[in-house]
Amino acid sequence: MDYPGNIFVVAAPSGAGKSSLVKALMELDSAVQPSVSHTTRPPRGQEKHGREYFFTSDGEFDAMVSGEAFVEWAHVHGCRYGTSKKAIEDRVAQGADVVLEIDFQGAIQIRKTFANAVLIFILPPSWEELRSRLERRGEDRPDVIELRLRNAATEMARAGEFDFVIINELFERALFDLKAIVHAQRLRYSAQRRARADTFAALNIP
Ligand SMILES: Nc1ncnc2c1ncn2[C@@H]1O[C@H](COP(=O)(O)OP(=O)(O)OP(=O)(O)O)[C@@H](O)[C@H]1O
Ligand SMILES: Nc1nc2c(ncn2[C@@H]2O[C@H](COP(=O)(O)O)[C@@H](O)[C@H]2O)c(=O)[nH]1
Repeated sequence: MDYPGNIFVVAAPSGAGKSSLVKALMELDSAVQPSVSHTTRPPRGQEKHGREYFFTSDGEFDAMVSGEAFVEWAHVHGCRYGTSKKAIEDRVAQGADVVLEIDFQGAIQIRKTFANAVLIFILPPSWEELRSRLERRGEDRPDVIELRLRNAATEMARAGEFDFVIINELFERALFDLKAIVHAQRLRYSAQRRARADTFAALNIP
């Protein structure tokens, strides 16, 4: 599917820092809007329904799956997460840039529907640092942290399928890289549109 807005997909193992980076990007760049996912995971910390996620029951999630309300969904760390069509299609059709913070399974599904989506993978600088970020964040039980670290190896093995990989060691450096990717995609996209318009004009195609 081809839309005037850009779709950026940011994936990473839990704790690598993708939410922090995406939040910082959106504070600097109001043209990038978030896609708010649905999840069956219970809220943690200060999370609010409709802001970080739409927190749904298993039954509600099932109904959305059978009603084909999702553009992608997946089982992640023992819960279900999904991007609704509503969360992205209207916005990108109106020309907005939308950022999806989803896992690698969702990223691959998004690429199949939106061939122009830009897939970005965030890596931590080391295993020790990944563990210590999850522990310092202090929002998950120890068994949940262990599960997320076990899943991280499978997730990181898929990094090569993404368009860009950013190592989030120094936060400001990683944010600079993320901004550069967004900026480059906008330039690339507007250059493609200009070239298409010039070709149409040269061929007298209305
Ligand atoms: N470059 C960095 N250096 C040190 N700490 C960082 C860095 N980036 C993020 N953090 C911290 O690491 C923790 C995990 O970050 P964050 O919550 O953004 O990860 P995440 O990838 O979104 O995880 P999840 O998928 O579980 O939501 C947070 O406490 C955050 O402040
Ligand atoms: N495939 C999808 N994955 C998603 C979606 N929303 C979030 N996620 C991923 O789940 C894990 C865990 O998130 P957390 O908030 O519980 O820490 C993380 O990798 C997210 O990127 C989604 O809509 N689809």
